[in-house]
Amino acid sequence: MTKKVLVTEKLAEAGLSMLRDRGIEADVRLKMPPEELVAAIPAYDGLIVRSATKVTREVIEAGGRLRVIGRAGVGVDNVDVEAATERGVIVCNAPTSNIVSAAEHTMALMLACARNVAQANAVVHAHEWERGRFTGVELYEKTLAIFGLGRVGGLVAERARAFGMRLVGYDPYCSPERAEQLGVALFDDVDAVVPLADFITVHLPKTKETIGMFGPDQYARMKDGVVLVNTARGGIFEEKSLADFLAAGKIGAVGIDVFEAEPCRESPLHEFDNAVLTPHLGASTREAQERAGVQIAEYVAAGLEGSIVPTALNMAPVPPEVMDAVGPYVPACQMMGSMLAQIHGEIPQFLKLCAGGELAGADPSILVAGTLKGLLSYKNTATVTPVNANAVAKRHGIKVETASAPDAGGYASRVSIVADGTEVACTLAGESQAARLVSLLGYKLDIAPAGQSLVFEYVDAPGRIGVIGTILGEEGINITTMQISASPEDGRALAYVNVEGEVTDAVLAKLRAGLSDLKSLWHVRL
Ligand SMILES: NC(=O)C1=CN([C@@H]2O[C@H](COP(=O)(O)OP(=O)(O)OC[C@H]3O[C@@H](n4cnc5c(N)ncnc54)[C@H](O)[C@@H]3O)[C@@H](O)[C@H]2O)C=CC1
Ligand SMILES: O=C(O)C(=O)COP(=O)(O)O
Repeated sequence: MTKKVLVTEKLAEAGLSMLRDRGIEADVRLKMPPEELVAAIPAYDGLIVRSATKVTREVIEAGGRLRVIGRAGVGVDNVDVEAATERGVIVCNAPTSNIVSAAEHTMALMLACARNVAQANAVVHAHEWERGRFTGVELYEKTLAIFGLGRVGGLVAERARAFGMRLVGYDPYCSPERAEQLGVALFDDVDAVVPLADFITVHLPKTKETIGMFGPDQYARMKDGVVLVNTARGGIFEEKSLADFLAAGKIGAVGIDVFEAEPCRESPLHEFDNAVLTPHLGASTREAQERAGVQIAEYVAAGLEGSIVPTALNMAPVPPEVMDAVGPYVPACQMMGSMLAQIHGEIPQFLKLCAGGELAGADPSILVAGTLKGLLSYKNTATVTPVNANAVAKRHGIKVETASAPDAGGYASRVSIVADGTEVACTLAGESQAARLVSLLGYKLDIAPAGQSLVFEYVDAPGRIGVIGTILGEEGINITTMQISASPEDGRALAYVNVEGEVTDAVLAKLRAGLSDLKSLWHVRL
């Protein structure tokens, strides 16, 4: 089935073309009210947003087919990542796409505040000429405090250094080496940095810790006439008290790109000439949007195709060397999981996966996820992706154990899985790396399972296969390939029969009645 992606905000044409070139349908529906999004999402496998779309739990839970949410930019505070993780939905972003633009916009706001650009512009547009009122200050040799020394904060530091500013900063997760490289004197206390700065800029994510990080206490400690800039997220500077301190003249000017509530049509900041306000334009450049669109299209397509999503935020990306080693086995593990669900019949309490031969020692996490997906999806018990595999296993009470073995039973590599004592193993063969079943319930085999198979376990004796062939022939069911494996110790045999045609309950009953000493018969659909 063609995969479908819903795009709810303006995305670069190059990103949309990339999705379509990969056979993915991309529907652009802008400015959807929340209830329309909830109603539309069940038809989509992917969702691409920017900052204006609220991807709530309700949206995610309504998205039964949803596998990937792509954020064409950095901040994912508008996405309920926890709800997505619980549902096995990958959340990814384009974390480097717009950072230069955000840093440049920061500098633009800082300079606009320092030199009264916005106010002077308004006066000249009003056909007036005033100069004295607009005498500003230089950035040169002023102290800039940077809160958040990540990607954008780092780029701002580089640019501010070029203006000859002194840099101080606060970021408990920034190493002293990085701070030194950026030329930033690092402090471990917000309140220690605040009084030092002529300019303060924040480049923090919106989290419980950062919202309201600056309020009346911090404003009161600042230098008189300080300039504050926020291109990160609204609310990091508490807006109402910020207006009070602007009104009192304690704060000299503010450059604000992001607001507590967006779109922002009412803010206490509106009344101040020395508040330079832009409508969340930090990422709004042609270059950033081109990058964000192309990158997120690439990552969302990768997620829908089952490949690595390097910027996934709720699952560890699989390193290329691990993917090269174990990735080709993922479909085989999914197939074995499904087979186990059908043969074992119940959700197992204990699952053991052993990676053998060339796979020994490689991280088997994605193989476990593939197995659980096959196992649990067969009965529609759960949607499993690598994002939520562990959580789902836990929820179903499945204890998972993994092991490695240098021996792969004569094959270059092999994965064997045991679910509550029911065993299956596969290897991959040929250039196409197609799965071959090499062991089932302890019987040695070497067969490529087809879409539909019949698996017989019986007491070995002449004529059994003849009976199977006759009954299937009478019922118009074609045997495409088959293999028999005998177990000399207990005199039993297993026949794995790939078939074409309609295997009804009546056919199964006829086979059961016709085969004396039949132990088990399973109809496996993959
Ligand atoms: N206005 C706009 O259009 C744009 C806004 N942004 C926003 O800018 C912000 C920063 O983006 P990036 O630099 O790319 O993120 P980043 O993740 O590279 O950097 C964030 C930094 O904040 C630090 N941090 C996290 N919690 C902290 C805390 N409680 N106290 C102090 N430091 C803390 C982290 O250690 C990290 O170094 C984000 O909120 C992002 O959404 C980014 C791009 C465009
Ligand atoms: O990337 C970010 O974090 C931004 O804030 C940019 O937002 P936008 O994509 O312009 O809605």
